[in-house]
Amino acid sequence: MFLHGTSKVNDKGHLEIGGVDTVEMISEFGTPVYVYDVALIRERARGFRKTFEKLGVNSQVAYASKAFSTIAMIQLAEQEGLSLDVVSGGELYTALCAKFPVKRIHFHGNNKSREELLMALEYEIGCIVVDNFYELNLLDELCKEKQAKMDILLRVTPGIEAHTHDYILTGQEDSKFGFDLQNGQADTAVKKALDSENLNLLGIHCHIGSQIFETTGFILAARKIFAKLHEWSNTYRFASEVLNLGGGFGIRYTEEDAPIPAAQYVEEIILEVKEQAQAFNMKVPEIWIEPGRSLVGDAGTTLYQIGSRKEVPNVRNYLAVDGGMSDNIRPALYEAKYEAILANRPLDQVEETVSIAGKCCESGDMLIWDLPLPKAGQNDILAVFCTGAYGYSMANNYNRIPRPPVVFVEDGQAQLVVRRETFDDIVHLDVPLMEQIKK
Ligand SMILES: Cc1ncc(COP(=O)(O)O)c(C=O)c1O
Ligand SMILES: N[C@@H](CCCC[NH3+])C(=O)O
Repeated sequence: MFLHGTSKVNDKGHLEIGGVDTVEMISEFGTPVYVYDVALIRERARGFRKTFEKLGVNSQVAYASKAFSTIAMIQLAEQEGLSLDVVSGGELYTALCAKFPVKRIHFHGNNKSREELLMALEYEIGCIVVDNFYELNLLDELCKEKQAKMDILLRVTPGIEAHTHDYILTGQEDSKFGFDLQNGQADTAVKKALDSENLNLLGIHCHIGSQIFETTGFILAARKIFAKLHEWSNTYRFASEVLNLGGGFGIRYTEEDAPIPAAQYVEEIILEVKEQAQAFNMKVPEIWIEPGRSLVGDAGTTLYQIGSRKEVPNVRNYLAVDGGMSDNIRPALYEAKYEAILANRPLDQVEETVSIAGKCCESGDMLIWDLPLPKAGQNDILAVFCTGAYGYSMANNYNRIPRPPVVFVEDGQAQLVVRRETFDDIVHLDVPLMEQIKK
């Protein structure tokens, strides 16, 4: 069976996570519900940090909060000594509500608004990762207006096609993100940043994509960046204090996925950076990384109640659950694959192959195709594994379905960290028609 972290089958023959019986848990929290194995998140965070410590490199491991941004998760990131990557005013606001140390917040995004940049300046966050010339000019202007100085990184696109789904590729030349490293844009951006009295160019950032299984892309990116750093140290006397190589480390969603261990990604990246620095006779910069999925992905499990069943003779059997693309859009968006079991009787014999449908009014709302399961029905709970990254954070109210709650489990304790949305929550932003336009 495909179990992660503290997940196991307990004496009652139920799936247990973090010492909490998932079947008992749903009588308190209902379904669907996202359950997070806190010990596993801690283990992943410590794994990244320890690897840097072992190799004696100054570093920041910034949790990419887009993967799962809630106050409790950000507090957990803080407890584990992580830094934080945010990409919008909303994510920054969540971090501020969590009282995350502002100097360890890095602000990303390819179209930050004036208001978002002002917010970053007002709260004096650690740094802004500048993505384009529009932002470079705007930030310079705002800093001048506010008489503030801001540390920045410049995001570059190194022209690398990592092997992953097209929609989650970001390092290739034809990308909406970053300054192109090859065509002179990055050179101009470095010059402009260095010329600005309001900006302090700390270093360079690049992120080549997500759910990547090899280190080749990261290594190629580091090499291309070092060649440029060497050039810029000659032409502009610029020495990059920081090199941020982004996130994107792949995880094991199904038995077929074979990512390398997180520590190995980091070790290989560090060794390459050290080698490049030595080759160009440069100081080894601080190395920053931004894992999202690899910190929280396999720590998340979604529990659903099974409902209707439809049999299409000689074609397939559908089992529908009480959630779907509203709480996990990844299968519909990226054809993402997941594994699942029955939480209430995980050890029962497999009897059939079924396809798991969501409840949204959309044929594409399928969570898993062709899943081997015991014969299941209305009294069963389906546990879908590895939903911790980009599940809750990409959840939506399609068909006005309320978003599920989030529960953290650790050492036998379950804590609600996001409550279930209610129908009232769903309509509370609606404004009824004005009297005069009522017919
Ligand atoms: C700039 C940046 N950093 C970090 C991440 C986190 O990626 P992942 O969740 O794959 O680690 C992303 C998302 O792809 C990103 O765009
Ligand atoms: N949301 C994507 C990853 C994109 C990450 C953000 N750049 C996923 O679920 O895989």
